[in-house]
Amino acid sequence: MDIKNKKIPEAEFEQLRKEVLLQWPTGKDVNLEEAIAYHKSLPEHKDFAKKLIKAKNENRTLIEPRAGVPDIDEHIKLLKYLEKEGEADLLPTTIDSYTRQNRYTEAENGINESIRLDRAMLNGFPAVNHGVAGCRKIIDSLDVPVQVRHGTPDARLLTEITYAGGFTSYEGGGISYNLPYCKNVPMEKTIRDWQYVDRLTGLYEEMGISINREPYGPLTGTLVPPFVSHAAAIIEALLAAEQGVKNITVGYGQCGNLIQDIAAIRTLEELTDEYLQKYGYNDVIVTTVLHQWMGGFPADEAKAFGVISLGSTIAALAKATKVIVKTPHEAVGIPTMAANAAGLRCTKQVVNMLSDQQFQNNELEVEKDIIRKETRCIVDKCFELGEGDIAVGVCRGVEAGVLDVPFAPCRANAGLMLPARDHNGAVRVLNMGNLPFGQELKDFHKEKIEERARAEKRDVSFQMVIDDVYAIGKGRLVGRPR
Ligand SMILES: CC[C@H]1O[C@@H](n2cnc3c(N)ncnc32)[C@H](O)[C@@H]1O
Repeated sequence: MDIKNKKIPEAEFEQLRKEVLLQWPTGKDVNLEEAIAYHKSLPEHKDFAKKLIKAKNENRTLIEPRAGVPDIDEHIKLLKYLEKEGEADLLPTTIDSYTRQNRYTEAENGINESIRLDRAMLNGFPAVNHGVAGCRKIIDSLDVPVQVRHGTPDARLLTEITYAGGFTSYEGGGISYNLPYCKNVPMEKTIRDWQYVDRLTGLYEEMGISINREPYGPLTGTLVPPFVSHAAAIIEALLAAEQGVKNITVGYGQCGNLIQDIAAIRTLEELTDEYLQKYGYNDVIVTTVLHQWMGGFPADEAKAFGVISLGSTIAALAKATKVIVKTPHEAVGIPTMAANAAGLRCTKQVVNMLSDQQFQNNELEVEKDIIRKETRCIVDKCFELGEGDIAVGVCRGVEAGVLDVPFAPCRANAGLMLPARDHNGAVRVLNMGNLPFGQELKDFHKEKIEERARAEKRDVSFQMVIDDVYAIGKGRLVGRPR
């Protein structure tokens, strides 16, 4: 499949839309002009993009949970509770796994089973099956903006229905919902399918409705160095901007070292702006989101609140526009309503206590400079491989191991680069794989890892990576030898 980083022509897009809306019966209820009118009827306080811009201007960090249950009324009850008892500034609708795989028949069965057994038999909200009317019931029942959160490689129909249904923010992208979520789907396919999502977003924008787009920041959520997730986020932002998207939230998954995480969020917004301006997209508003720890969680709830509090601290001190909140049930599975609200209140308390404080020091500036150099090296190499076309370039970059996501299940991912923590817990590169780093960056990472090895009186080895993967679940950050 030939891809290029070019806005999809109108006639071609209209033809594609006809095919997409036939993928499930609920697609027939989507009418673009009617949907635009519905959005225009919504009050401003339900506009996700506007609420993010206000928070950015006021230097505030908004809090948002993950949440989704199969029954519409139960989902509304859950989201109302999280808004009221959890003090959520923004609300999600987390989509179920069948819908993410376009398996709408199984999702339908899951809805029926949930009704028959009076309990959730899906792990999220099956928005395609509930259709436009079902989505609007949610939007009409709540008083804060709602975002679609999922992990869908081919999200075209889901986008059509949830946009028409009144959602004003949408997570995902052709890289971030492929490498961590797929085994065998070619990058070209997901890049193309997400150009559709972004073209539809651009169409709403051109008709006066600004819908926020959020590439999925954490990727595999396991020891992903900032330069890897930054490169993916920046490239997805560029691809979205080409299709007409004007409001983008770029994200990053907390890694655990305070300095590195704050440096990551600060440089993420700056570098995304830099590349958007560099390639001529001068009217895109960029905000940031920190995802609280995405790795293994302690089962003990008090310790889990410790991890949530650290993530809240990093989001607040980094002045992230938004933080995605974890719960004390993370180690066991989908949280109860009460646990989800408790994670939110814990986060709100920390964010409020730090909102008037600034964090600045020389170590932070050094770390920011390292991340800038690393990220530019990856993104620029992808442009070079694509001979100026970043859609082509990112596919070739993944294939060449230039953009290499640690522990990604996708066959296309090289999986040669190996991360490990340094003596202070910052994520560094133990094995460079095919990263196109210069000698200075290679030496920096080598020295940081060797410093840890000396402190732990052991050789640099793959065992460090294994120890780090299991550390947090054992209450540590750095996987020290026994
Ligand atoms: C990206 C993975 C994260 O999404 C969370 N998650 C997935 N589905 C749901 C769900 N339906 N409700 C609440 N949290 C959820 C999960 O607990 C994990 O923290």
